[in-house]
Amino acid sequence: MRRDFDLSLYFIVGPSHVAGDPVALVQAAVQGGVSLIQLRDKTSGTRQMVDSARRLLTVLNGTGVKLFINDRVDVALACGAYGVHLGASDMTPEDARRIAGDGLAIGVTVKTVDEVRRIDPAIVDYASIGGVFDTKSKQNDSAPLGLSGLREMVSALDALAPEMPRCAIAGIDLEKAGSVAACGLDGVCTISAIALAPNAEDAARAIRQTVDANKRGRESAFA
Ligand SMILES: Cc1ncc(COP(=O)(O)OP(=O)(O)O)c(N)n1
Ligand SMILES: Cc1ncsc1CCOP(=O)(O)O
Ligand SMILES: [Mg+2]
Repeated sequence: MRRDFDLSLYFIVGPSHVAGDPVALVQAAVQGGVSLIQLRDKTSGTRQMVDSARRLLTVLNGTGVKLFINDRVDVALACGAYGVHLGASDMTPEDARRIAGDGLAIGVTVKTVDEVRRIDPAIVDYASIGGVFDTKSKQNDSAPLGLSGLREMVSALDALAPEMPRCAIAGIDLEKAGSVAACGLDGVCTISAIALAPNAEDAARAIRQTVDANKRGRESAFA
C-alpha cells in the first residue's frame, strides 16, 4: 500500500478547468493549503500529458504535496506520479495494481453503496465519494447524493474498511466544505472553488481551515 498522502484538500487541475499554464495556480493553491493535486486531462495527447505531469511534479518538489494522475496508469508510471485515480469506466484497480505493483497509490470513485462494498481494501488506497452536489465542472449522470447519501456511503466504507482514507467531490465550496468534511471524511476535493476563485491562495486557505476543523480524527489534534 502507498498511503503517505493527505486528502485534506485535494485540488484537480487540467486544461478543461484552467485556461493556460496551471503552474502559477498550483503554486498559489499549495501555498494556501492544498494537500494533494490531480492532473485531469481528457483532451491532450499522451506525450503532452506526461510533459504536463512532469512540470507539476517539478512545482510540487519539496512541498510534500503528492500528484495523482486521472484515468491513466501509463502516464502516472511514466512521469513518476505518486498515484492514479480510477473511476467506473477506467482500468480496474486490480488491473492497475497488476501493472503498477506497489509503484502507485490507487484512488477510486464510488457513487453507490454497492460500489463501496466492491472495493478491495488490499488494493485501493483511497475512496472519493461523489457526486455530492451539482457541479458545472463535469457532467454527472447520477443524481447528487446530498449530505444524507454521503453519510450512507461513509457508513458503508466504515463497515468495509474503517481506516481507508476517504474524500468527497462535486460542488464543494467554502460554504459546504465544513458540513461535508464533518460526515466522516479525511478531506474534500474541488475544482472550481479554487480554480475560479478571485484569489486561489486565499480560497484554498479558507477551505483548508474549515476542513481541518471538521474532518475525521480532528479530536486527536487536541489529545
Ligand atoms: C478525487 C476524484 N474523485 C472523483 C473523480 C472522478 O473520476 P471518474 O469517475 O473516473 O470521472 P473522470 O474524472 O475521469 O471524468 C476524480 N477524477 N477525482
Ligand atoms: C471530476 C469530478 N468528478 C465528479 S464531480 C467532478 C468535478 C468537481 O468539480 P467542482 O469542484 O468544480 O464541482
Ligand atoms: Mg476517470
